[in-house]
Amino acid sequence: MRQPLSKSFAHAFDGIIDTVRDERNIKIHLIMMVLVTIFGFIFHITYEEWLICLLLFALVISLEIANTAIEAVVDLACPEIHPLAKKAKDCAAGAVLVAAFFAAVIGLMIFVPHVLKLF
Ligand SMILES: Nc1ncnc2c1ncn2[C@@H]1O[C@H](COP(=O)(O)OP(=O)(O)OP(=O)(O)O)[C@@H](O)[C@H]1O
Repeated sequence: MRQPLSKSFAHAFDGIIDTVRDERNIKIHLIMMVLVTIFGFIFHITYEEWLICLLLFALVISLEIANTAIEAVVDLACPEIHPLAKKAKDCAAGAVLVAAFFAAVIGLMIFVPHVLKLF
């Protein structure tokens, strides 16, 4: 039987809250998100720049939550040391790293010109 929509949202929020509570990396991403938002207001970035920032927030945060899900499934399916468990966790972590790296590069490409305008 299909569960009510409100329950689906409640489970999804549980996943977000668990990740924020248990994972150090997502706290770093959230701090970066708050800083980018503050600097976005300070430097009056454009509508298109806000869209890019929001897209990158969503990308990095969702990948971090998916990474947490993969870690949990791997720990459940394979509590012992196994090369495939390592591969799954390393690839999931690598996906977050790639997104975070390019988010940082794009963030610099957006904000550096605004900072340079001050001089
Ligand atoms: N069952 C396993 N078999 C082999 N290697 C593993 C296993 N579990 C973890 N590892 C290795 O240890 C690393 C860290 O795993 P861990 O479960 O501690 O993730 P984590 O420190 O929470 O990762 P993240 O920092 O991305 O949240 C993995 O990336 C992997 O290389």
